[in-house]
Amino acid sequence: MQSVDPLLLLLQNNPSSPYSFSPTQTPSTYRRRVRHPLHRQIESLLSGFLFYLFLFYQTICFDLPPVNPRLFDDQLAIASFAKVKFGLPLSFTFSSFRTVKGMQNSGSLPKSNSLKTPQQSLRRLNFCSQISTGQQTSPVVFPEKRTKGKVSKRNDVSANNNDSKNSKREEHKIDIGDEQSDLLGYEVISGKLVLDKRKTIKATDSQNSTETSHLDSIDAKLTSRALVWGSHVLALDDVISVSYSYGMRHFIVHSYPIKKRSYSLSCFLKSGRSRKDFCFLASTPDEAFQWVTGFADQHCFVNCSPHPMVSSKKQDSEILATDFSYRHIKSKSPPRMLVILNPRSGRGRSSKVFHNLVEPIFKLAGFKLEVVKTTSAGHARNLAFSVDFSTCPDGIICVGGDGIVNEVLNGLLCRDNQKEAISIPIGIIPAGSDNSLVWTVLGVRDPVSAALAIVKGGLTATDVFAVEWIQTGVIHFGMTVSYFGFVSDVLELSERYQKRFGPLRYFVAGVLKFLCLPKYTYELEYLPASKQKSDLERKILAEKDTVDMSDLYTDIMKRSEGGGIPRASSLSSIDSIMTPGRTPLEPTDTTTEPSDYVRAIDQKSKRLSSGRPNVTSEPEVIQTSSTPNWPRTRSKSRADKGWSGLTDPTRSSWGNLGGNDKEDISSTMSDPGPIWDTEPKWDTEPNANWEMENPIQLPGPGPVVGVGPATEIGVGVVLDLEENWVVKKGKFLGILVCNHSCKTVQSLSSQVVAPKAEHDDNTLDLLLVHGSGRLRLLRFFLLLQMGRHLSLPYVEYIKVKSVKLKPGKSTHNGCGIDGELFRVSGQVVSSLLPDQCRLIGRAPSSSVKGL
Ligand SMILES: Nc1ncnc2c1ncn2[C@@H]1O[C@H](COP(=O)(O)OP(=O)(O)OP(=O)(O)O)[C@@H](O)[C@H]1O
Repeated sequence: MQSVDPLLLLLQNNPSSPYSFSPTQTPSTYRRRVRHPLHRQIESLLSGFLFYLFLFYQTICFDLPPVNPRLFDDQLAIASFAKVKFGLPLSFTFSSFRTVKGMQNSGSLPKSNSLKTPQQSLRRLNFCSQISTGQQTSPVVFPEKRTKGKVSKRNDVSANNNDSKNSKREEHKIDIGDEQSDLLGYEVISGKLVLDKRKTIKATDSQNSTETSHLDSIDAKLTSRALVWGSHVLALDDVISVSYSYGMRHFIVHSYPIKKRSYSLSCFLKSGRSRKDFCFLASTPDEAFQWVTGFADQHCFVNCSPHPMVSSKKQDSEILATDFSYRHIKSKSPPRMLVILNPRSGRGRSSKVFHNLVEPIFKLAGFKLEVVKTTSAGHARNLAFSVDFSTCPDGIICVGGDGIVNEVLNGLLCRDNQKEAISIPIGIIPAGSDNSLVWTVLGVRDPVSAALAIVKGGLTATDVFAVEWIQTGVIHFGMTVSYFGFVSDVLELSERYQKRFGPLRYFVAGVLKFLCLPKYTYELEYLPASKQKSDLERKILAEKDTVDMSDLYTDIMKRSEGGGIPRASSLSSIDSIMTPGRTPLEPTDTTTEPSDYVRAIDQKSKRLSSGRPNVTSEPEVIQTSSTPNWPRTRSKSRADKGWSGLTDPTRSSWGNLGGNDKEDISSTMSDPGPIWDTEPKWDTEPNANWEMENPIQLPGPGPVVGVGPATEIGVGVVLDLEENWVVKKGKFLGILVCNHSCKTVQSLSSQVVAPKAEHDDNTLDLLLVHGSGRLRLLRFFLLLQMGRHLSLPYVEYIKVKSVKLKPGKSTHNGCGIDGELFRVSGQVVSSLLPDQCRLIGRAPSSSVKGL
């Protein structure tokens, strides 16, 4: 009697099992089918093994993280995304995968060359999925015949031309579309194209089909995010422009995709982009016209030219028969900009970088540029100060380091027509020693990517900080960081080694300064930013942004009128700032208190604080508009303890360089802080509606005087109960006031100076390195390399609204602002001006913010 396999019984009794058999089946059929499951198990084991092997291969080759194979659909989505985002190859050619009939074989897709315009079919890209299942929404593979022709070493589109030749194996490629992930946006146009790899294309080609008949047409589509042909995806973000001649079947897509790199290498190398031009041939001139129109609709610049035969006056009856003169492709108008190039930047390489790498991109994109090379320090600032905006209505591009950007910013912000000036966006091509601003804010650090970001457009609003010299009223603006102490000394010393060491000079100067490290003492006051308030302000600003940015700019700049700044100073022009002879931009009225611009207070507060005759000399209780709910009591402690109070204009707080510079101020001294240091407000005139328009409430007085970690190292800490100003005095190795997180271009990955800082968070980030001594300094810099410097007990990190600082008597008084060196005499105040500059390009998160 024949024994019965229990597995078989199980299979037989399961009606849905493919191994169940009906009584009508013969024993032989039955036996044949009985053997099947074993084979299948082996097969599935093998295919599983191969499948994991494939995943491993894919992880290595495609730079993708290992993916859970059970989530294979997600894997496809990730791979699609990787292709679009990073230009990774997407030719999955394994057969033990979902088999779906190919686009062409299915018959569901057009085999003709007819185009599908949005009017005909405006649908998502998962048409293959829909074809295969009728309702499929997940990514699907479809078979394509594999070419036997030679595969391009560069892995470019050449493989696609031979797609259908002599191939018998059925293999599968992924349809990059995925309705749910929506990686490629919506479809603009689809149809057949031929990728023409010939270097020269004759004018007659558009009519002569015999010359191109040997080339195979492939399915292609243009979506709102990419051009897709065969298995290749070219993100529109990488497309610079399209060249097209009316009446031709050809059009050329100029692009700068990211070069493929191995995952391990990409950590160390800058993202490399290189130019790739793809020449496509449509079936008819009409179709070519539609494709090009599709690109123009997606905001790609189209460089249109007349038909070559027409332009060369070689009349061709056939060409003339097709009249394209009535047609017009509406492409975006090319921007007009001023380029300010610092030929000394980046060890003199900036000119080369611009002319070899960047200018061709702008030319392709049709930009109209006027290029001016600076001849000396301060030239860029003067250009930005005096340029006629009608010659560069779309912005100013700075080619160089952070220093040149700083000059341009200062030139713009001190113009008479401030409203207009502040609306002029700044583009940055990083070609200097360090370009922290563009790297941190826009996430680009190589010139080509930066040029691409400018071509693609978009604006990123960025906070600006103003540093005011209280004694002279001089203001200097910055967007990155101001620093005092060791780092500013290194900046100063590095100038001596500029020619000899280039960008290495900072390291050399750093080592030398480290070996003969002085002690730095500072008197510091800062106004911590309240989180609650900051959020509220952000909301208000966001609302203002969406309403009308220019109103905000006008508003702020109006209030700053009358305040001027000195020549932006580089290392070689420090003296020009500090010389008593005023530059044309310096303010006429130099007082010992900050200007309204920096102090950001209304006139009423100013009068109250200035100690001028029309102000009550001893106002015991002052109700300020910013603290409406609790009385602002002025303490006498300042006068009592000999504090050089601001009620006397001749005696500024730390501003008097004479005998008022007290090194030994009691570490526990309580002081209410200068009365004019109210919450930043941008009115020059008393504004009754201000509170209603800007319902920002100051927090109430803090419960106790706080003594922070500074006590441990002998620094006096005083919490001002009224304004929440914190006063500190003592030794600091460094004081850094950061406007953004300050990534350094040289740093490998996550090294940032101020990890919590954002370029548009309406706060400054204050980093205090307390104490003195080489060991502390060394530990700080070592941990900075690893991004762990904030964990040090002598490092303090505070989000602030404003910082006042005065170097001690014997302390070196250097101050660096965005790489420019200044001298601090008396007290300086750093304050924040929200969203006062717009950078050309989109910050990685700007899409979220809707900028
Ligand atoms: N033609 C010039 N000659 C000398 N100095 C110049 C010239 N043009 C600009 N400068 C000054 O050079 C300084 C540095 O410029 P920038 O930051 O663009 O280049 P960089 O290579 O990053 O500089 P650094 O090496 O100082 O960081 C600026 O302060 C600017 O004032």
